Amino acid sequence: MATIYIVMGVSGVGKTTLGKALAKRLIIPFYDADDFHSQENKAKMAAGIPLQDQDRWPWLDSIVAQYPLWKTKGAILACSALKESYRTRLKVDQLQVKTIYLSANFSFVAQRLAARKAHFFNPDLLQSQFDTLETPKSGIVCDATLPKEAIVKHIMNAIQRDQASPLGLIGLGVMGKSLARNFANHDIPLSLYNRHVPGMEEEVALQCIRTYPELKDCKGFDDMELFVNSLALPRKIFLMVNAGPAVDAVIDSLLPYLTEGDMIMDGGNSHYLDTERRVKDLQDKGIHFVGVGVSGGEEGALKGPSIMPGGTTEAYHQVAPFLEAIAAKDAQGNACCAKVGSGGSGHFVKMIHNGIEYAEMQLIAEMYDILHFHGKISLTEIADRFDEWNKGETNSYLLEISVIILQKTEDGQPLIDVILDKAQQKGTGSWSTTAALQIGAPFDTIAQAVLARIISSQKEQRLKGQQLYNIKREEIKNIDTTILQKAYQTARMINHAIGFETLRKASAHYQWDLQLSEIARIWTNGCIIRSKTMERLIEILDGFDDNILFHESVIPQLIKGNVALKHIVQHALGAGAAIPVLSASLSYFNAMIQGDSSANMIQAQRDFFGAHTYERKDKEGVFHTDWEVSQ
Ligand SMILES: NC(=O)C1=CN([C@@H]2O[C@H](COP(=O)(O)OP(=O)(O)OC[C@H]3O[C@@H](n4cnc5c(N)ncnc54)[C@H](OP(=O)(O)O)[C@@H]3O)[C@@H](O)[C@H]2O)C=CC1
Ligand SMILES: O=C(CO)[C@H](O)[C@H](O)COP(=O)(O)O
Repeated sequence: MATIYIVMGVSGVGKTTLGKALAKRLIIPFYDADDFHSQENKAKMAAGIPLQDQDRWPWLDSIVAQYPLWKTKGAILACSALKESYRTRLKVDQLQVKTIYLSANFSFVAQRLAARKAHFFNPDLLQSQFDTLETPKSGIVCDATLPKEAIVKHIMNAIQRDQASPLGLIGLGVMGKSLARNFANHDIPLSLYNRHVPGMEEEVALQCIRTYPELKDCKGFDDMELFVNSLALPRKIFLMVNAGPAVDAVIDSLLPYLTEGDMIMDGGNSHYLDTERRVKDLQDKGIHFVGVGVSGGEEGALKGPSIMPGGTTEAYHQVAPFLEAIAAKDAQGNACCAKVGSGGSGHFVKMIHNGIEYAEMQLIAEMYDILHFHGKISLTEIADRFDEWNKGETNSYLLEISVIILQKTEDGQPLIDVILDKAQQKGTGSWSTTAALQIGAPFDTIAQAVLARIISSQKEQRLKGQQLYNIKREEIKNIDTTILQKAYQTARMINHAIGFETLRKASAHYQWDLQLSEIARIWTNGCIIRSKTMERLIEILDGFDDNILFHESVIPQLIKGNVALKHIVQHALGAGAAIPVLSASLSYFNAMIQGDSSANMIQAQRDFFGAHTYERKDKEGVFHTDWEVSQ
């Protein structure tokens, strides 16, 4: 949007000279307000009769009437505009009208006027101007006593600072739109860009600004070059586009317009290895690239997400004020946003967050399975039970939304009953499984949650299996929901242990120096896996460099909890329930608390068929046995 700049101040302060010089620099037209006076006003002034307010209002209105002609290019208007009320009269909602106040004291202006109008100068008239002057409280102010070029330079810098957006955001889908509103609600005016697809995606950014009143100070673009040029240097650009090729495509279209020191933040769920690659590629071009994990869904993005940036400390310091402003706040009021580590660690941490999320969701689904399909308990009763659980140590955002889901009806019928039982996924769950396995981190619960979604999606095969076997689910009578809740909480604790253990291993593997307690803290609000357990983990993980299962406060809980978990797993599996995450959590726990395992059998088999060798318990070294030769 073009701007009309009113160069204002007392007579003789230099409004016309500077206004013309500025207009030349900005390549916009110059207008002198005096040219818009009526004949009557001109006659009064010629006769030395001072103008009154009633003379001024029609004059100011006649200037505003010119704005439609000026709005495309913008304009410089030299106008004394001494009173706040005059300046208010010159402002309109639809246009940016800004003041540039030329400030100087009486003696400076008097001297200048005396020199300029050598033959006559009336100091009383100038004094009346100073008496009328109400110093503006906003806009650009500059010292009119400086040389002309210095004043123009000062004003040009101020205009540039004033106009440039501190932050740009690309991608106005579900998350981008909400994040933009969140930034704007925190007084961070943005430049917004969405791709232009003729006939399909046109003026998306402008439309978005028109839809949400809080975006009124934002600038919308379809044109990448204009978008980039609207940003303050060094530029900071937040991407909220789909992970994968879209991120590379957007980076490629940005690069021609970026300059050294600019920064791109990727807030989508990008793969951390893609992020590491982008960090390196862009580093060579002098551009900072920061992978920023964002969690909280649409509502979190709007009201305060949990934010997990990776990258250098220097880059983080540049963007921290923006990210911390919009992030959710923890119980102490601190932002749920912190630099989690270097390189691609932000997206790795977000990926593990999603892994934990997958297993947390699946555990609730398994509770629903046991209670509804085997316990024959009604949905409303399950909702009530979950609601009770949510008041205690099993409190979590996911449990809270599950209560609402179970209560939701459509045309009098529970909505959940008609939702097709094929779970979808966009990738972070399986990426996290692959990544965990690559660094040798046991990922039992999360891998099983991913597999459960895959099996669920094979609906046709499952129906075929049902028909071929015709084995009915067995009813479990009188389920003790206190034991069930204990089993659920135990499995949750084990799932969190698995997730954080993976982060611990990744931190060592990639040398990211992840602060696990701090990660737990930024996951206590704003994100999908926020819970009471997460709040407890801040303390558990503080200065504790080991598996959560081995923490002194967790051991007594799991000594009791594993009994409940065993009870539930035995009964539910025996009754024909598929409870992959409950059973995986128990298997992991069982395996982690036994010094002896059956892996000696695996080693022997490997050596038997492949001469892979083995180590021994009774002596040092590496051994191979010729297994079929009898001793
Ligand atoms: N939804 C959620 O709960 C969460 C999502 N995320 C992640 O955030 C990212 C965005 O998600 P979300 O907002 O839900 O997705 P949407 O599909 O709602 O929005 C995607 C945005 O990306 C743009 N886009 C897609 N492809 C391209 C391309 N090739 N070039 C330029 N722009 C492109 C789209 O533009 P157009 O409108 O023109 O198609 C749109 O603005 C994803 O990585 C997602 O995984 C992270 C946390 C939570
Ligand atoms: O990142 C998220 C929340 O933290 C998203 O909601 C996530 O994309 C959901 O993943 P999926 O579609 O695979 O279930």
